[in-house]
Amino acid sequence: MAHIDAGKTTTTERMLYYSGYTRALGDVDDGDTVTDFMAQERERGITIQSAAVTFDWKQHRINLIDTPGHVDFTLEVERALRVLDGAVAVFDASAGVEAQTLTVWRQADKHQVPRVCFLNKMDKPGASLEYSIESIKEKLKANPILLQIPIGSGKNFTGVVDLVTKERIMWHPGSSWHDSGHDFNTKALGSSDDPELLHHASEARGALIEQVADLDDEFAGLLLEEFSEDFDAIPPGRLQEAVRRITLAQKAVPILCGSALRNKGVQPLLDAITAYLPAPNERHHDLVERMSRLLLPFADQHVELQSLTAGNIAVTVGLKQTVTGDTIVSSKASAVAAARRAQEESEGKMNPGREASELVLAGVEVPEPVFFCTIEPPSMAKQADLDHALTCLQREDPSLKVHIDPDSGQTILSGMGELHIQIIHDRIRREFGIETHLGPLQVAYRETILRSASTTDILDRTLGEKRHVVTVALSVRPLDEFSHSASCDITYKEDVEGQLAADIRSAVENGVQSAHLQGPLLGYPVQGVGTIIQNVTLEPGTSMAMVSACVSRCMLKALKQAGGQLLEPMMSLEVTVGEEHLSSVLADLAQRRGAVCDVQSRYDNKVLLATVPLAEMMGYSTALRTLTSGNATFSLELSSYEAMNAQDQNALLSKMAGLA
Ligand SMILES: Nc1nc2c(ncn2[C@@H]2O[C@H](COP(=O)(O)OP(=O)(O)OP(=O)(O)O)[C@@H](O)[C@H]2O)c(=O)[nH]1
Repeated sequence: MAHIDAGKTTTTERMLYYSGYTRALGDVDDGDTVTDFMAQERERGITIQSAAVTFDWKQHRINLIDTPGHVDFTLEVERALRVLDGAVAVFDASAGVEAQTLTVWRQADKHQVPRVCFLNKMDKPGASLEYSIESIKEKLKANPILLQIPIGSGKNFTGVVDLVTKERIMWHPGSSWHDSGHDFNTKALGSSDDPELLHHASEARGALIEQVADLDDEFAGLLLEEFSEDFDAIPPGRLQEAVRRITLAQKAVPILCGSALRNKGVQPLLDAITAYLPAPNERHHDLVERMSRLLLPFADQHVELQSLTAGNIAVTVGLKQTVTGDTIVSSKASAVAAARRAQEESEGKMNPGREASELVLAGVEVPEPVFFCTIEPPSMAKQADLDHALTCLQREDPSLKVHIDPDSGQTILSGMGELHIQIIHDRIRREFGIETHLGPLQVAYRETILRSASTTDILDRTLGEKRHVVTVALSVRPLDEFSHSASCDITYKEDVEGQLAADIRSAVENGVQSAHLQGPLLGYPVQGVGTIIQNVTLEPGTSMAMVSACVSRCMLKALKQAGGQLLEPMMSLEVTVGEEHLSSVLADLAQRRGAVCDVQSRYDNKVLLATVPLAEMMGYSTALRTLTSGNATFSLELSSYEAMNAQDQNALLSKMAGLA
């Protein structure tokens, strides 16, 4: 996996050749590689479809999928990563991490695929190991562990030093560029080698050993016990085992380098694949749920069952992927059949556009969480335990949402209300044994606009050797009603839609959507805004990511011009209270900016219906208990988002800015 043109196909071609699968080296530029077999691939010199090949390397069978690097074929990469056990990320060592590398890296993160990195094109004059490693750290937020250093640079790149084995691996120095690279020399580093290289290698090896010890307790123990006198004496096999553990646990990624085109470095890469990436039985794809037991519940007592027939309620144990709201079926085919049946049955009755499969497997409707707060573990060491606890709780309770604040890095809990969040807090303590600290409860505001505004933006950026130029003109207008959903309303001016290719339209819509996530006032989601795309032009070669970025920036400008308006969640409140306490409850509500809609009688009690801003309802259960000596109950649910008046909005803005 890699950005376009990093050299995946060229590297694959070398692997097939060195493993004996092919007799001749194919060349992307000549259009005769094994894996780019489509006519368009051969003509354009790019990979479009993932191609699978199988070959053997030193008693290992390797099944390889060569994936496309162009952003348009991202789905192909996703498809491949879903089933792969490990990945080789190929980089152009003169460019480091490129835009699409980020995307595929995230995809591999999502599917938890262990990786090794291959810094290719070390023969290019601008190739830089240091630069590439820095960009892997910074842009991918990965933890690179350098296993090789290059010997020579640019045209004089002739081989690598293997830092694990302390060996020098050279591909026929002096022989022609066109040597197939089949044969190479491996020799232990020794005093006859260039002193500068020796020095550099020993420093890099020291750093490697330290890094591995930091990440792997077993290795650290070994160093401190058996090799405390001389870390460097650690046997390569032990170092390799530790690197393998770290790679499989995805704590770090081994880095190797070479030049596929110049036939250097590919055999050690194959060795690294067999040494560090997992065997299929070491990966858990978890595509099939397995139920270990079936139980008949009677409150908290259970009787074990062998099978279950329609109409019964049972409890099952051992599901790994399932969350509350999922429907479990015996196979994909039966899910599809059920969806079809449901569609036939409800033909004409269901909402147009709504997928039938959604109906069958609809799950539970999750209300929007309106409260959020930060949650912190007692110490950083407990963060992983807390993450685990929150994952478990979320599976059970879809109305609990957890995300990481991208600015502060803090974990944020969102829930239905104060009690909900308190119960979660309490369960984390009782069931998971973690004492957490909750930040103050905050209200999930929204943003919208007051006026229409039009704006244009131009993005002109050169990345590597490519220039990306996009011009966008758009306008925003307030929608009549602040629609409840946060989904965006996007239209195109007359014939603009027809002129734009589908991929550009989808990039434009992505840009609009991403601008909706964080409004210009306080960074809350934007709603009730209609966007009209007036014009989009781009120069050939401009990536879709740049189109999205430009649209999103232009949107932000337009939203600012259009005058921001904060929306606050208004809640429907229902209080049931004895008549004698009604007046004090009403008086209290008036102080909370509440508006009473109705007061009804129910037996001896009064039922008070009101709308009230959520922001005023913090601690209401305690207040109500005090007011009524415990003789009242209430329920609170989201009714709508309403515009705040100028005074309240200004007060909130200055409070958020830390002025109040
Ligand atoms: N200088 C140099 N060029 C290389 C090297 N490896 C590949 N190339 C060249 O880089 C270009 C792209 O190589 P590919 O192997 O098609 O790259 P890719 O990653 O498979 O490309 P896509 O699949 O289309 O994303 C070709 O012109 C190769 O000849 C290398 O090690 N050094």
